[in-house]
Amino acid sequence: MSRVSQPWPPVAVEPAVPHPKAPVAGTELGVHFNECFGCGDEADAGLHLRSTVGEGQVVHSRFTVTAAHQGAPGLAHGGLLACAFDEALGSAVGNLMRRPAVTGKLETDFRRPVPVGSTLFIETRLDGVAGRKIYVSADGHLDAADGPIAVSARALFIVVAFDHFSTHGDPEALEKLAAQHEKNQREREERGWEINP
Ligand SMILES: CCCCCCCCCCCCCC(=O)SCCNC(=O)CCNC(=O)[C@H](O)C(C)(C)COP(=O)(O)OP(=O)(O)OC[C@H]1O[C@@H](n2cnc3c(N)ncnc32)[C@H](O)[C@@H]1OP(=O)(O)O
Repeated sequence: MSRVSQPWPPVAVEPAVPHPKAPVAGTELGVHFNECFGCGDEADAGLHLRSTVGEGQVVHSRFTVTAAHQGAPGLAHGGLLACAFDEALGSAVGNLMRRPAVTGKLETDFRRPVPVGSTLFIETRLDGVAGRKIYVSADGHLDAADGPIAVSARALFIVVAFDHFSTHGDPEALEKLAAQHEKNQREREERGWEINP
């Protein structure tokens, strides 16, 4: 079967310019919501994905596949890997662009099996913006940042108003999310003081 895919981004785009207050290269991105299946500390069987800002418009994320993530015995479930990419790509959009956005479309290309116990190193790039549409893509490398590519993904995120979350989501959880965001900001500022006293 041919792996030839459609041009990406599929429409004419402007360069994706990170927000002036976007975290700088080397910044560890905190958990955006403790109960998030992708990154949250309180999601016991979750992915516990962790991300760091890279040079340029890149975010590096990683997560280790556990027995809770299996599809076939000993192998990660494909849908769960798609979830890891949704989280990694969404984290790049949210943190670099600092605009509220949701996944409109997510496409995954599974190239190699991902065994339990392996760590996926996901490198996400911002590919361009067309109005409210933000295009991003990523490669997931097996067991090292330069390991073989096991999964690739491309996604379209759509910028939404904040009331998308208050109308459709859980207002109490949104308050927790705001508190988490403030905590992350505070911790980053404190780390900044340690580096540049
Ligand atoms: C500092 C802060 C840090 C924060 C960190 C956060 C980390 C987060 C990590 C978590 C990450 C997890 C993240 C998650 O899991 S997000 C959860 C999964 N996603 C959703 O639940 C989204 C559900 N969908 C919707 O709410 C609506 O459909 C949206 C809002 C997406 C659009 O409805 P809306 O009525 O508003 O807009 P529109 O329909 O006029 O569309 C607008 C434009 O977009 C184009 N379009 C739309 N869909 C598609 C499509 N499928 N393919 C191609 N194109 C599509 C459309 O043609 C149009 O183009 P144009 O006509 O303008 O050219």
